[in-house]
Amino acid sequence: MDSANQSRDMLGRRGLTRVAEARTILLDRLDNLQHPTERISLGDALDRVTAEPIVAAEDLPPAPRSTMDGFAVIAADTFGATQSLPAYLQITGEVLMGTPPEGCLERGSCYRIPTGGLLPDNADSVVMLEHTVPVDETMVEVVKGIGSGTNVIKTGDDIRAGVQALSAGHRLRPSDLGLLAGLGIDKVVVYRRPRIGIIATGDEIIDHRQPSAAGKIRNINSVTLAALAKRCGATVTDYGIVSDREEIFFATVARAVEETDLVFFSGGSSVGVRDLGERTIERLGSPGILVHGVTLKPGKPIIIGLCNQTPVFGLPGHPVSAMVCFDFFVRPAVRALSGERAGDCHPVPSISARLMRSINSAAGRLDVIRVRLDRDQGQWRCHPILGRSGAISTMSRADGYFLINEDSQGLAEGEQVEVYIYQ
Ligand SMILES: Nc1nc2c(c(=O)[nH]1)N[C@H]1C(S)=C(S)[C@@H](COP(=O)(O)OP(=O)(O)OC[C@H]3O[C@@H](n4cnc5c(N)ncnc54)[C@H](O)[C@@H]3O)O[C@H]1N2
Ligand code: MOO
Repeated sequence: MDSANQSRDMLGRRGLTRVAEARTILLDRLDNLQHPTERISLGDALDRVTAEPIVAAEDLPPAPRSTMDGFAVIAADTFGATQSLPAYLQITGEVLMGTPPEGCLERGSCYRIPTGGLLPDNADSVVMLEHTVPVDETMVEVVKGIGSGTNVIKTGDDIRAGVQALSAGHRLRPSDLGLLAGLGIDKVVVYRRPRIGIIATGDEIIDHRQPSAAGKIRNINSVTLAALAKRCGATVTDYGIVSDREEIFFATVARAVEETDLVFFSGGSSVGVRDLGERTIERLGSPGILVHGVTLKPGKPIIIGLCNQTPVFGLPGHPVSAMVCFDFFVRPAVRALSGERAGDCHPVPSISARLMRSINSAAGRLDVIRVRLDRDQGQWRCHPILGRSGAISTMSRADGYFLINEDSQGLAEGEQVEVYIYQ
């Protein structure tokens, strides 16, 4: 099915789809999928995505507290106080941590209070210890006048009861877990982690624990791609290295589609075995192939398909190309399957850096240029790492990458580029 409206040439080959368009075609299809949810404890909730809004059931803090060590006072008793004309206050009580203060503050008196202590009734502010001089056990001089509310966090100042603390579709960060803990919430309803099935193909591929042998190369892709998938919160099932004999390959991809939420195989996406990858996706269910071939380098021969609600990707065999395709297409799809709101996706951190050598690019393709970063006189500099898309060490050496757009023919030494950082 030519659902991506990709035209074919006289030999039946499809044209390349621009990267942004390919991503839109994919993500539009994933927009309305239903995601299963589960209820889990805060301790397990880091990086999970909320499936419903969370509303504060109580004020935080639930009562006014001091933000300084000092004396709880009625601010009006300190008005106009200075070093030369201090206010004298009677110490009539002490606030102890963890217990509500006893009694209530009278005009002209104060309570000792620690940072975090609950304000006694009638007190409206706290004088820092540093702005007082002890007279004796029962009296203190206040040498600086303060306004009402000084050094106090009021009831609900942090968050008020009834206010939405977190929206649905939000990936929970450490700070969010802290907010929920502060509100006394332990159980959260989150989307289930997407399950990803990974398949490697190619007669030359052997397990990385095998000794080297003539004509064989070790399976790099399943390891790097599984790690990338785990980084975006998925659970991974490795279906191993599968023969590209059609019935064996088809049966394995079919099982992965049955058992997981997103499947990718690497290798076999280019001309050599292209038909096998294409045929497999088409046989597995509708709508089948969405895109085959994008204006991306490396990563051009990617196949993007959808088989009865399950995205299936044929990633290029070259390890760098497979990783780049993961960044551009698989990760956004995993995020969509995680239930994360599109606008809420964590942007890849990036920095501006000075390009240290000119790079040419063919118009019509989006080039992903790996770089090493260093600093010179407080400025970031980036050094392109040249190497083939089969060389995994180029990725391992890279701190990040920058892009040369489809409409550009290259960038000159000295230009500023935006470098996206590899984690
Ligand atoms: N005539 C053409 N040849 C190729 C084209 C083209 O347009 N015309 N495209 C090239 C590009 S670009 C890429 S990328 C590759 C994509 O190849 P495939 O996706 O079909 O993958 P293979 O041919 O099976 O493998 C390519 C390369 O990667 C190695 N490989 C495969 N799987 C793994 C793995 N799991 N771990 C490590 N390395 C792996 C494989 O041994 C090959 O060396 O095609 C170009 N050719
Ligand atoms: O696009 Mo291939 O993916 O350059 O190496």
